[in-house]
Amino acid sequence: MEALHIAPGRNLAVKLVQNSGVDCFSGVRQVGFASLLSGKRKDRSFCVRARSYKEEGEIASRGSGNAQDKETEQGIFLGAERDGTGSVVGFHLLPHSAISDERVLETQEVEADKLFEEIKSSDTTSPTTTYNVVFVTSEAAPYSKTGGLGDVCGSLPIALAARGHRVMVVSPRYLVGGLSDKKFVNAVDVERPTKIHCFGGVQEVGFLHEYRAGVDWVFVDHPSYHRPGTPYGDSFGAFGDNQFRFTLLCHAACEAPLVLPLGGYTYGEKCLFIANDWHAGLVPVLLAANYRPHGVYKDARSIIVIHNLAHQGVEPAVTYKNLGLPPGWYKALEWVFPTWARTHALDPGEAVNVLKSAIVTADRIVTVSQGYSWEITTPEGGYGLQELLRSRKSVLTGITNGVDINEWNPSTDPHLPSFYSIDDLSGKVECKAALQAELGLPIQPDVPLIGFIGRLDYQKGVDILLSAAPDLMHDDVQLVMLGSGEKQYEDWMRQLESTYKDKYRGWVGFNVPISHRITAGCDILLMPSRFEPCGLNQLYAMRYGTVPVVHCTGGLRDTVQTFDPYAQEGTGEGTGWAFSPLTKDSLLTTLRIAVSTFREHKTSWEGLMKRGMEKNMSWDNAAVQYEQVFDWAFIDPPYAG
Ligand SMILES: Nc1ncnc2c1ncn2[C@@H]1O[C@H](COP(=O)(O)OP(=O)(O)O[C@H]2O[C@H](CO)[C@@H](O)[C@H](O)[C@H]2O)[C@@H](O)[C@H]1O
Repeated sequence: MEALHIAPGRNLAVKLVQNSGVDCFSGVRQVGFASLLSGKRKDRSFCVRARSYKEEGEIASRGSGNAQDKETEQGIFLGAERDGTGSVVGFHLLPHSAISDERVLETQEVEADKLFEEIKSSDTTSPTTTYNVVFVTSEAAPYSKTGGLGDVCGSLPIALAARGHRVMVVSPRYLVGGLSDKKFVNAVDVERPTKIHCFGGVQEVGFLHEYRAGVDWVFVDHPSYHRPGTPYGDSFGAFGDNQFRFTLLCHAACEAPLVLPLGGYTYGEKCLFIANDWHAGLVPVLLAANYRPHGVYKDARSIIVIHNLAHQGVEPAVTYKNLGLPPGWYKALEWVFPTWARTHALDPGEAVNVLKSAIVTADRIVTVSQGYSWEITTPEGGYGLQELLRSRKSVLTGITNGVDINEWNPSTDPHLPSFYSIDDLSGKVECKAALQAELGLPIQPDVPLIGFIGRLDYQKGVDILLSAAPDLMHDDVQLVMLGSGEKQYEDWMRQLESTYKDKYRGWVGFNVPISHRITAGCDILLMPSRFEPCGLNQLYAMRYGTVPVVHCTGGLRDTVQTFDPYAQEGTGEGTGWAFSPLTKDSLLTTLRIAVSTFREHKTSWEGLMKRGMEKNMSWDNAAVQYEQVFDWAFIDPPYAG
């Protein structure tokens, strides 16, 4: 039997496969289509484009810095990083997860309750029908978050619950052996251990439960969720047994409404599953293949929400027998790689594709913006699934994500040194000065401060930004980047910082407080994403009066309107700039237009800021649109195969 290529400490997958007597395959990592389409042909097994692999709060080690840390009023630890001669060469934030988890969690809990109460008491018409809704997700903030999926699955359920639906969120209980494990401290064991048949054996999972902000948060417990790293991997890369871990999650989520007496009652069979991204993609097919033929979940429906089509959960075809599905359902997952993407001449290119199975078997499909719902039906944005998606266009809807308006509120944000609002922007000036001071940049109110926050990968167009940076550094601007991801980009950021000490700061790591302070303290937020299903940072930026400059794609195109100074009888309209094509030159040209508007047209700039801040981005809007999709899902009979 061929050995699995996995890092030390990942014995579980090996054992499982060995025990099952199933053929092994070389590498069980998630296959990402982004890299295939980017023209970088790699060994499929190791062509990984999962989310950031960095630990929350990871800090770039940058030489022999001796950080002097101090706690600010907001409880944020920060210090200048100095070289051997004592010169400031960077800034250094202690891991947020190591020092302020409890405080942040408390704040988030209060905010979640506020969101629930606010939506409940808002005068938006209540839904005519309420549903039992079961979210299935690999991450849900504040319990787990590596990106926008966590934000959405931490907020949308609360908004739906506030509108009268009974809502459960099923996600793994990740224990990493650090302080962040405390996030699960209020979750109580429901004492309903459940056996799951998959990967050639029987696995027992437990369920923990916390009722918070009107939502039943259910955490699936299994040893494979207990290890250091992010939900998807660690410094060695993606975990080798991710397919196993998320197969377990899907099976457990299908059992949860039947077996968990939450608040005394189970959710029962008539419920609506909302499966998010490929990690939850087996849910619709499990309902159709394992339950409905036995008369269970006849009245249930499922929706697959696509947050990012580039990640599809593709594995060698041999994996099929591990998924706990009857043999007759292979076709739903069948996936054949195009000839050019095969590893050698005899490779038949046969694989299983979990997201594809969800697109085939779910009752409705939602993507996170209207623009993206069209893009995924084109060869450029469809990542090989465009024809299938076109064939299901009648059940495909785009709904733009909302913003948790309590967590992202510049007049109450506990991470900020000063508060501000649309009526009094003076606090924003203070936030900028404080950010410049924290970063060790010259405190210059008139110099535009440009920010970038996000995963350092192909999707986010970091390479374009980094290649434009040296040109940009000739201008009188400052640039700060916060992100983690591919090492080449992290190194590139460090290099830029050492070259342009007075103008550039690159923060390698995942840090929520600093992301809030960059959003508030910058004048411009740059998002040169190659594709962007929705994008949340541009929404946060507009709420904070920070003007977005974005590549005109997907959700960015839908949410950022390019400034037109002549509209509205000369008072202007628009909330930022959406540029195209995505090249270094067009990025620089647009950025320079934005910078000259900032410098020379103060009134226009204030108009841009205020129009962004006025936008209604609440989750309540999105929740109402989701309800419409729920109604539609229940009009048609469920998928039966
Ligand atoms: N280094 C860092 N430190 C702290 N915070 C960081 C960070 N890097 C990123 N974040 C945070 O993570 C979130 C990222 O959200 P995005 O929507 O921009 O992208 P993502 O690609 O993860 O999500 C996918 O799903 C979401 C949700 O549907 C879609 O909006 C999006 O287009 C799609 O790619 C934001 O809250 C951001 O502030």
